[in-house]
Amino acid sequence: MTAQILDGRALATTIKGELAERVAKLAEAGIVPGLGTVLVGDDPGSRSYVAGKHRDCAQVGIASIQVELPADTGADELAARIAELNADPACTGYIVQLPLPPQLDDNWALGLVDPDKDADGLHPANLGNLVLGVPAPLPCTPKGIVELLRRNGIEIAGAEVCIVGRGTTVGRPLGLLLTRKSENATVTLCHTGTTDLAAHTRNADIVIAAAGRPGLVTGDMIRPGAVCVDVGITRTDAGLVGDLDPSVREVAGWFAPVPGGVGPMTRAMLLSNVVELAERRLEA
Ligand SMILES: Nc1nc(=O)c2c([nH]1)NC[C@@H]1CN(c3ccc(C(=O)N[C@@H](CCC(=O)O)C(=O)O)cc3)C=[N+]21
Repeated sequence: MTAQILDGRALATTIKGELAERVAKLAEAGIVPGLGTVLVGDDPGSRSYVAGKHRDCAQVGIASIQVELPADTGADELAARIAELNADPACTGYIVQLPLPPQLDDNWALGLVDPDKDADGLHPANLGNLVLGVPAPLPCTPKGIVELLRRNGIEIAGAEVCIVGRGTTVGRPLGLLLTRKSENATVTLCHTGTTDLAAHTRNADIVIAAAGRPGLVTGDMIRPGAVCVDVGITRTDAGLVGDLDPSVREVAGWFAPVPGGVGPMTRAMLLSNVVELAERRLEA
């Protein structure tokens, strides 16, 4: 068997078309959504992600506000720039690109973002809202994964889902999302301390690998026909490598690849969060 592809690029294009219509409606009411990005330092990977986000914005009709700071930026300077975005009426939502350089603490910076402008859904209050079941911006990658499964007709309710990875941006919030009543999956959250990873992945209808370890999950660890979603992205000389070994494709029923799977969906969900935050102004 060769897996059917979960095409995140194609779906992201469809979703961007839907968002462009919602942005046009907002424009009729005099509201132009604006996405801000804060990039500290000049990591080439981060720089290219941020550039991609602004290209997406242009396609959908969202305004861009780009803040770029040198790698040696101190805490006071970063806090001041974040306060400016919190106060800027043109900025509907924004993100602080992670990871920050070592002198700046990621969690400290996330806590400074106005929770009502939190396009990443990573402010502690919004992660708390996710635990409580209170509507709030959702973390982009978990939201994108659920959307990728849903819109390809994959049954989530009742599924046994094995998540590999407990990070704050993907694994942990994804577990919270999938176990809500509205998703109703049963989740096993595995990590580097899991004793017998293969026993858990083999038992799953859906395996989602987000550990950032190239080739961690191999075909012999997958139940034939299972849905396999790759989230890990590691840059090598040979290009981008995911957490799912190529042998998984021979066993899986569905396969979300790196690149072209979850990455483009993450970007689309960032836009979706910004549009949702702008629509709140319409209702207010
Ligand atoms: N505050 C914050 N929010 C984030 O959402 C965030 C972040 N920091 N820091 C870094 C990670 C990583 N991330 C990606 C988004 C899209 C692709 C993506 O579109 N990838 C393409 C390939 C792009 C390429 O070739 O590099 C794909 O998978 O097809 C990848 C990675 C968002 N992140």
